[in-house]
Amino acid sequence: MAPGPLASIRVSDGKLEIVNQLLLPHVTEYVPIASIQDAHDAIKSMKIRGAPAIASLASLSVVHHLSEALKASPTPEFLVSVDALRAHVEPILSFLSTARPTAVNLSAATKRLQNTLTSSIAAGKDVSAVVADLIAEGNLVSDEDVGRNKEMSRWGGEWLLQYNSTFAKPTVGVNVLTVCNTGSLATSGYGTALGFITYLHETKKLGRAYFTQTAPYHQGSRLTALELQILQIPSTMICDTMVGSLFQHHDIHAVVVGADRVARNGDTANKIGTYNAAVIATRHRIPFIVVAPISTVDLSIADGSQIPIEQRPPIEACLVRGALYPDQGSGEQAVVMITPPGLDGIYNPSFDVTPAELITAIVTEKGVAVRKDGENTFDLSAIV
Ligand SMILES: CSC[C@H]1O[C@H](OP(=O)(O)O)[C@H](O)[C@@H]1O
Repeated sequence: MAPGPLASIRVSDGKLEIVNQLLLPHVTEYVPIASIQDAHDAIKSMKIRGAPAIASLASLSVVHHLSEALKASPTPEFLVSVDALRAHVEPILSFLSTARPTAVNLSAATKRLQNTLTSSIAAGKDVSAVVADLIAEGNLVSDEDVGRNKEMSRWGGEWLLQYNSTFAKPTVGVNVLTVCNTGSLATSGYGTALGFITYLHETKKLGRAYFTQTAPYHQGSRLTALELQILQIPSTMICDTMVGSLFQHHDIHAVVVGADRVARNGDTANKIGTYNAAVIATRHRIPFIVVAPISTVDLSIADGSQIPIEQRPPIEACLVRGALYPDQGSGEQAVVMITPPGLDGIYNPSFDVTPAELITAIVTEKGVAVRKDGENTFDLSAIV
């Protein structure tokens, strides 16, 4: 039997832990998240990353913080009245929402908890009931993720098989390219775009999954490679610069990516390099599909020009992380500088925006929105 997928977040016996994604794939180390500050730091430093996973961790860190407070003796000051609780929790939610700016899931999760706080207090509940509501809502943010990932994967997979009827023939395996990592590690389980690929594999429709290395953090070569290996899904890694060559020389039937924020018109922010892949896919008439939960759709912004794009520290683009000769038994971790020291002028945006006109379909847990021929935007109303 194939080993189970890696969990990005673990909760057991009141302990909250994450797998340190900076050390994967060679070292699987779970680190404790014992405070709100730990959660913020882990998200900011990308020990945990992936839009749904950071939303889950932020919510669970609030759950953990409140659960610990309930057990504490003496009772913390902020549990003595609903006003004290509000004054304590609101800054925590604001602080968590600032850890990374582009993935709207994070602020959607903290807003959800803020709404719970506001409505429970408005309903006249006492402190322990308000805390119970916050704990329930925080757990729900994480718990509901796996189910919706399976839903969107099924919607998207079935849509692709209908999009081109030859894909559904038993003899044809669908070859799909993806970017970055959108699997179990980026979510609470199963994944978004990688969930879509997993669905095709489970239903025996997948030929091969191709994935880009996804420099500079290497979510592809470090994380997607590992997840596909664990899931025993036939796969091939390519360098980010090889997308055009892949399309020229291999039969690729679709490009499937996740998202960090989808604007009202369908413009989509995703990992840097996604836009390049979309441009080349359009040239080759390959369908380009975005798979993301409803919490990634930001109806408050009209188009992609309003999406805040995170600039990562320049040094991160100068470093490669890995292990020294892991196949020769050395597990020693290394962080290697690949640029001359003191290099000036490094451009390191974490995301780019793919205009809606290059996207064929956007999939959420509610269904598939297809861009109409000749139109440059999406009507997302049926899938949010
Ligand atoms: C389902 S994950 C969405 C998203 O998160 C990744 O970004 P990062 O690794 O920087 O957190 C990437 O853009 C994925 O598509």
